[in-house]
Amino acid sequence: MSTADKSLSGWAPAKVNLYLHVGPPKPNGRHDLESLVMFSGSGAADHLTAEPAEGLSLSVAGPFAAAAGAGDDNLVLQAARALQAASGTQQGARLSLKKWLPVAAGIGGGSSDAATALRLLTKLWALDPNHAIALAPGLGGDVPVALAGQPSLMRGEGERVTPLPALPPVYAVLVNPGVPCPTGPVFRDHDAAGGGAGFAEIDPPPEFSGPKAFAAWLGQQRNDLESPAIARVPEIGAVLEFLRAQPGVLLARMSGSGATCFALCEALAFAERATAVIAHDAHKAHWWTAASRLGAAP
Ligand SMILES: C[C@@](CO)(OP(=O)(O)O)[C@H](O)COP(=O)(O)OP(=O)(O)OC[C@H]1O[C@@H](n2ccc(N)nc2=O)[C@H](O)[C@@H]1O
Ligand SMILES: Nc1ncnc2c1ncn2[C@@H]1O[C@H](COP(=O)(O)OP(=O)(O)O)[C@@H](O)[C@H]1O
Repeated sequence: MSTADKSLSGWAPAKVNLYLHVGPPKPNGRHDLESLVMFSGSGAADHLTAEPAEGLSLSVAGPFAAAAGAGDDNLVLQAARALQAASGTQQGARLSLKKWLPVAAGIGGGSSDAATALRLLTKLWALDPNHAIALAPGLGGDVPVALAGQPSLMRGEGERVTPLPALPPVYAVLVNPGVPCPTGPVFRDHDAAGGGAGFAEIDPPPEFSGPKAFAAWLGQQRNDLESPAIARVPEIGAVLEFLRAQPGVLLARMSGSGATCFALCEALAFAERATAVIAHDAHKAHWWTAASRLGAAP
């Protein structure tokens, strides 16, 4: 079998925080969270290929390649090195990443890339999957849920993941206004605005009658980082206003620490319609957008 025959590839989808409740700052300055997380399909995803090689290397292409970079701090290489160290393997890999997702955008593209690297390399190097599970939290708060790849509740700083297998399928349009929104400062602004009251842990009902009931329940929850993010990046407010005015939208909210927002739609056609409206508006030429089902990772 040639080297090319042994190559493995997989999608690294966007993570969407359907709600995000934030606790008070802890002594380490970070925050416990509670979030319901779902994943996009392959229409809104990075793509990673791994083939056997001596040593580790990474090449990055695609519209957001420059923003992600291909250096040692790329989360794909960090994940690969961490897996080598944890397992003690001497094996290497040639990794190729196609970067379709905006960077530092509240949709965890880097974490998703890291999780996909862990999954592919565990298989390529024939390792015990427990190595990847054990090291995932150390790579970033969103890596454990991305490795699980299932709609899930995420708690703690992201290390506690509870899969939610019975959620109804939903469709969404994702929109990023092309303006950076820095995670640390948004958390600090949330604290400064009195966000330290915390939250009571909740569990979603065991079953929803359909997408409308699911969206109505989500509407009673919040993204606690949305207001401080809008105060920093007012264009997030413009994105939400646009999304709420589109037909077929059940709920519009920001994901993570921003700036990407999502709108849950009654059907994929409504999500695709919203992306077409953006594509035909010259004032929104800098907006990134994608329509996708939300559910398990592809
Ligand atoms: C907020 C979330 C929600 O899914 O998503 P994104 O906005 O990154 O997509 C994540 O928890 C992001 O987790 P993670 O990826 O580990 O965050 P980092 O980049 O390390 O965080 C940057 C900074 O944000 C603050 N931070 C982050 C996570 C957390 N639980 N508490 C915090 O206070 C800290 O000041 C930290 O130094
Ligand atoms: N493969 C990668 N893709 C995106 N960002 C990466 C990657 N590797 C490292 N990074 C760094 O990780 C940080 C968070 O990126 P990302 O996961 O896109 O953020 P977010 O969770 O806010 O969407 C960025 O500052 C970026 O420089």
